[in-house]
Amino acid sequence: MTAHHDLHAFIAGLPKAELHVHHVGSASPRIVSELAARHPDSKVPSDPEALADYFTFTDFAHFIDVYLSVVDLIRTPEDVRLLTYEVARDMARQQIRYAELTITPFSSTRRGIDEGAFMEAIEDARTAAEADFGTVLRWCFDIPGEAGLESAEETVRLATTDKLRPEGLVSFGLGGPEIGVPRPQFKPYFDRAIAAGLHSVPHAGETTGPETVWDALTDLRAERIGHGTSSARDPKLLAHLAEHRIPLEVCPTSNIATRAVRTLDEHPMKEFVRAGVVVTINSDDPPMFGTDLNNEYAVAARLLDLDERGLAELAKNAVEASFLDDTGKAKLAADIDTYTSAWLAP
Ligand SMILES: O=C(O)c1cccc(C(=O)CC[C@H]2O[C@@H](n3cnc4c(=O)[nH]cnc43)[C@H](O)[C@@H]2O)c1
Ligand SMILES: [Zn+2]
Repeated sequence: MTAHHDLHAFIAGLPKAELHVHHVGSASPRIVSELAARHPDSKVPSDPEALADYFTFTDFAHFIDVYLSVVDLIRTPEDVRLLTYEVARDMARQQIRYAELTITPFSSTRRGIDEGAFMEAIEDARTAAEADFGTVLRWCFDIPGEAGLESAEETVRLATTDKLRPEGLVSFGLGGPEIGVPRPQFKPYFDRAIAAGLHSVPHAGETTGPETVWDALTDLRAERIGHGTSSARDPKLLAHLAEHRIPLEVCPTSNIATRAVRTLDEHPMKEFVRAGVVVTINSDDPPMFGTDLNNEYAVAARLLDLDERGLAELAKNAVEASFLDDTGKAKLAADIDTYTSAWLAP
C-alpha cells in the first residue's frame, strides 16, 4: 500500500467536526431520489447519473438556481425530517462527530411548511441522529440575502422567538449571492440574533472582494467567516483575522464547482496558513459539488503538504473554532489525539 492510500485511510477514520455545510446542499443522490420519488412532478432528476450532470454549474448564479430546485423538493415536515436524519447518517459514515448545519428556514416557511412543524422535524431528527449514529448536530439559521430584508426579518424572528427557537440553534448566518447584496443592510438583524445569544457566522468574500469580509467583521460582528476566499488579496485583513483568531471556513472544492476559484492549485488556503489565519476545512454542499468532508481533507493535505499529524491539527482547528462547549471540545480533541497516536504507533 502507498503512503497516499494510507493518508486516505487515516482521514476516513479521523474523528472530525464540520462547521460549514448546508442542510439542503447535503442531500445525497440517495436522499434526492427518495424525495423526487415522493414528489414526481419535480424537475430534479432522480437517476444518480443524470444528477451528476444536473449538478455541474456554469457559475454561482446557476448553482443557486439548481439549489433552489432541490429546495422545492422539500415540501412537508416529514421531508425535512428525512433529509436531516439521512444527512446525519452520511456524516457518521465519515466519522463526523459534530456538525453545525446551515439551515435556511425562510425557504421552507415561504413554501408553506408550518414553522412549528419545521422546528419539530429538525429537532426530532437531531435527537434521533445523536442516539442512532452518535453524530451531534447543531444549527445555524441563515438569511438568504438575495431574498431581501423580508427574509432577514423572518429568519431572525424564527431564530429568536422563544416558542419556536430550536434547542440545537447556536448561530446566525447569511448566504446566497453576495454581488448586489451588501452585508451592512443586515446589521440590525444580526444585532438582534447576537443579543439573543447566537454566534455570528456570515458567508463573505466567496464571490466578492475583501471589503465584504471587512463588512462582515465590522457590521455583522462575524466570529467566523464562511469561505472568506478573497481575504488573500488583502494583507491587512489576513493580519487582522490572524491576530483576532477569526477562523475561515474554507471549502476548496465548492470554490472550484461554483467557479469562484479557477483551480485547486490556485486556492489561497496556503496563503491563509502562512499568514497565521485559523483554517477549518469544510464541504459546503458536498453531493452537489461531488465531494465529501474526507475528500476535502485529502485536498487540504495535498495543498498544504500535511502528514497525519498536520491533518490532526487541522481537525482540531475545527473543534476549537466550533460552538461546542468546553467539555465537548476537550473530548473530541482527545479522540483525535488518541486516534492519531494509535494510527502512528509502531
Ligand atoms: O428560498 C427562496 O425563495 C429564495 C429566494 C431568493 C434567493 C434565495 C437564495 O439566495 C437562497 C440561497 C441558498 O444557498 C445556500 N447556499 C448553499 N451553498 C452556498 C454557498 O456556498 N454560498 C452561499 N449560499 C449557499 C444558502 O444557505 C441559501 O439557503 C432563496
Ligand atoms: Zn456555504
